[in-house]
Amino acid sequence: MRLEFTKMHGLGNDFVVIDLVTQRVRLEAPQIRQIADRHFGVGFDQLLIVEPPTRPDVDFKYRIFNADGSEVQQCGNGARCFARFVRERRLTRKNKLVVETASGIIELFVNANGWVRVNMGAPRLEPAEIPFKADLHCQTYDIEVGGRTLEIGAVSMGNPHAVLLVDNVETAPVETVGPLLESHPRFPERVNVGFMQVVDRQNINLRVYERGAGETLACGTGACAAVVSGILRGLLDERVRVKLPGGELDIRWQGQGEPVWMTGPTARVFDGVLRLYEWR
Ligand SMILES: N[C@H](CCC[C@H](N)C(=O)O)C(=O)O
Repeated sequence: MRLEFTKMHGLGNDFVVIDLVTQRVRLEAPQIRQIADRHFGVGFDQLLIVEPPTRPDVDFKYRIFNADGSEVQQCGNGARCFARFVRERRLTRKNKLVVETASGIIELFVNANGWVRVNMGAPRLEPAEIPFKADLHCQTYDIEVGGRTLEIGAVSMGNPHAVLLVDNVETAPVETVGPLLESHPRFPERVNVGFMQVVDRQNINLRVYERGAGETLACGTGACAAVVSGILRGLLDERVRVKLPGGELDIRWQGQGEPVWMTGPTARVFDGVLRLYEWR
């Protein structure tokens, strides 16, 4: 079976993007993991699938799978690449796209300079919506991790995020605390873990240990969640430049009930053809 794909990235958070509007294939988790493998496959942090809309008021359906094969609700960097992909694949000529994801509708706006601005929707803060086991919603929560009590913010951008404050992202315990928190029992669907260094009220440095992918060079929903948590803690203004290892994102949030806006670049690396032969 022959499958065309495009390799893209958003600030080094890399994707295989597949058009299932004009192609037909059924990919199961083992095959997704194989394609994700950076030795036995193509290699990606997430697989992005473009499907036809299921509603008349939507342009496309957008599905996301992590490298471990798990399907997830949202991917911010992927949304920007999605917008560029569907236009360059000539599936649409629109500059404004309304896209259906597993966590709701997002709106994508392609700017004249090629950057993409995304309405990521309003953050969800109630523990049950994240989901996170806590009796009530708080700005921060104490959580036992590896024998230590850590203070986290908990935010959903459609996908779950824990946000920790650190003095310096360079020395943050990403490799140790990241995996422990990712699979912490208080996060029944696991969680993405952000390590945020507040530089000033308009600038943060951020590293993210992603659920189902490990540390990535950038995480769009993680940047959104970090800014929301920082604003709720009274540390940030409503417009923040987020510096990640792979580059910078512009994140804006005007407060409770308002959407989070993310603006950033995309990159198209190569087009390829997958022939699904033998799998490990
Ligand atoms: N690992 C995430 C999905 C990808 C998010 C990230 N790549 C982004 O840009 O938002 C999760 O399991 O919820």
